[in-house]
Amino acid sequence: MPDTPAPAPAAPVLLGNEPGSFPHSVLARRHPAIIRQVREAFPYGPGIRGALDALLESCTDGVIEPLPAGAPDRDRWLSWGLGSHIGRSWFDVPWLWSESYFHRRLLEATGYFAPGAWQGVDPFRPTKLAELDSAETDEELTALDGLLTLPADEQAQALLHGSLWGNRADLSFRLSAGDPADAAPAPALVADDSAALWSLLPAAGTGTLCLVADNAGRELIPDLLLVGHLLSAGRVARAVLHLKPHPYYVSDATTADLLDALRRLTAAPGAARDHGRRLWAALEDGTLTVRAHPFSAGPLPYAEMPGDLRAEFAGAALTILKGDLNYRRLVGDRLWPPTTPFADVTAHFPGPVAALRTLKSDVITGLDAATEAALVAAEQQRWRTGGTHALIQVRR
Ligand SMILES: O=P(O)(O)OC[C@H]1O[C@](O)(CO)[C@@H](O)[C@@H]1O
Repeated sequence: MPDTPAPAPAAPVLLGNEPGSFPHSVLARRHPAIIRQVREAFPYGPGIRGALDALLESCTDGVIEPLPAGAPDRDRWLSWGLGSHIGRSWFDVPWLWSESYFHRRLLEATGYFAPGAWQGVDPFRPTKLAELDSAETDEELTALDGLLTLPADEQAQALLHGSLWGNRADLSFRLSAGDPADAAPAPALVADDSAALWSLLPAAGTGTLCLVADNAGRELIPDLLLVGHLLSAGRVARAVLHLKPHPYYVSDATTADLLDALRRLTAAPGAARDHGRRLWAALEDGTLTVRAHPFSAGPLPYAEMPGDLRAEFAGAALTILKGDLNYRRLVGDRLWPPTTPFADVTAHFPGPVAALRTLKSDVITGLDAATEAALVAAEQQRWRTGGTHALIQVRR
């Protein structure tokens, strides 16, 4: 008999086929709303409008269809399971897969991948730029001046929280979230391993930080500020920023969004401009590098990441995964009992890993029983999806 008990069986993978569930509402309501938003973003001609209408029909009442024969990433999607999903309802395959393929098909419909006038045009750029140019962004950048007088540790903690709460409201989330007045009055951390996080990033650190970014705009800016601070404070010697290779999940950050964010920072007054200039220089001298790995916009959990990405994360002193979707991919997009240890479900990850996430889907692990009970008592199950709670979880 073995000394250690067999691991608990994996929890069920989330599907979107249960009416009334959060995943079902995303497929049935949020995706059509995203198509409507894209239709209005640009004066697309009849061909693209027709393709968007066809996608709307397919994703609500139809089945998953193959990619066109000439699609540059057709083989990749086949290796990610497309072959076994063709002909099935979008609601009956893993929710993670279904959402990811929806965003791939949406770009296809706008002509993003095919040679032609619309190739490479991000349909979400107008909303991303509006957010970047907003008064809220001005306020957040101005607040940086006030950080300068704080002791280094407090600055670091403030920048960590800026990055964490920057994930609160991605642009797709806003399409279906209720009125902000309905939100819980006191956003709260449901798990806080920040001490463990800082212990992995000691002063005079010689290692590399990987930060796997999530949304552009008001999330990417605080992510950049955190990375820049960790570099200039000497907690890491190098940093690698993982972005998406193409627009994804409405507001996910691409290289173009990084450049917009850097321009915003360097054009700002005060401390923001200094941060921007240091980040610019770090990119130029190679202490900060950028990746846009295809797997970053893939439909699979991180347990199935390819070898090159695995090797990269294995070599990092710490990998920070930002946001709800990265969390779902990290722990497998399964309905785990909330007290399932975070270390168990992330044991597959090749190096130390931290999740910085506001809660926007049913998936959760690593809670203590008292915290779960308090959340349920106060909000039933709404705390899981409302975006008003957050977590910092770390596995060394
Ligand atoms: O930008 P984030 O934090 O990854 O959140 C995106 C979120 O959008 C949803 O997929 C729904 O569309 C969430 O469940 C999801 O994880």
